[in-house]
Amino acid sequence: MITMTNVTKTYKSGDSETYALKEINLTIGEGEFVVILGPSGSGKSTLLNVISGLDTVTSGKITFRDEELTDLSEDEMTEFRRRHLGFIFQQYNLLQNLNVYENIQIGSDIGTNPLDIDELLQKVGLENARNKYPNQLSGGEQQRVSIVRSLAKNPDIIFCDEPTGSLDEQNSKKILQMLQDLNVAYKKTIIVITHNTGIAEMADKVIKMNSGQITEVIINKVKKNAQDIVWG
Ligand SMILES: Nc1ncnc2c1ncn2[C@@H]1O[C@H](COP(=O)(O)OP(=O)(O)OP(=O)(O)O)[C@@H](O)[C@H]1O
Repeated sequence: MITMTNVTKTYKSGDSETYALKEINLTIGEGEFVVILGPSGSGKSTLLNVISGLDTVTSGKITFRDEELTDLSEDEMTEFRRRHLGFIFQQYNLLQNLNVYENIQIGSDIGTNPLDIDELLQKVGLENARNKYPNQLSGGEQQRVSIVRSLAKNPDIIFCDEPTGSLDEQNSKKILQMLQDLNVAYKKTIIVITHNTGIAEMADKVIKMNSGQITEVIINKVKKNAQDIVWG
């Protein structure tokens, strides 16, 4: 689904040059649950940013299905993001003056083939929160709403950058369970960036990064259920 070929991204400041990504070669398959692990500064966010076109590559090629993303103009890339990608961040970014349904509607409105919001709310056990405002919900519930918001427009890939970074173990596992269920039920490709090695046990594929390079790719023959992973 996504192929990266010799992708390098450098940042220049004065005379020095930082390699945020160095000669990355990677494939991500349709419907895969992928976890990207690595210490701070290893290039995880840069990887997400270049795949989603939020940042350009210095050299190399990225393709999505048969389309070469690194050839697209900025406008075409915005359209690509709108049609194909969903994002979930550590911060929930919900609009405080809109209720749960309305927040999710913002997500579904930008999709060309959106999913039914009430059906999604039911699926994730949030049907009773439909008319509540974000400040009436716990952090875990707000993150579940933000996941539904990103899913509602029916993207092919959901990028999650430290989705459980603000939550305790119990709530984190609920969020991860939800991502795992969506991966199975809707066959969405899910890419999770994290520092948490436990989350890697849930993945089909684990990509370890260090200093802008992929140091190891692990294919899990057996995946753990979110509730059973070792936290930490
Ligand atoms: N806009 C930028 N300008 C200059 N250097 C940058 C920029 N963005 C990232 N870098 C550098 O590129 C390298 C990779 O950064 P990146 O943010 O991708 O790491 P990360 O693994 O996501 O880290 P974290 O887990 O802390 O978010 C780092 O050395 C960082 O300082």
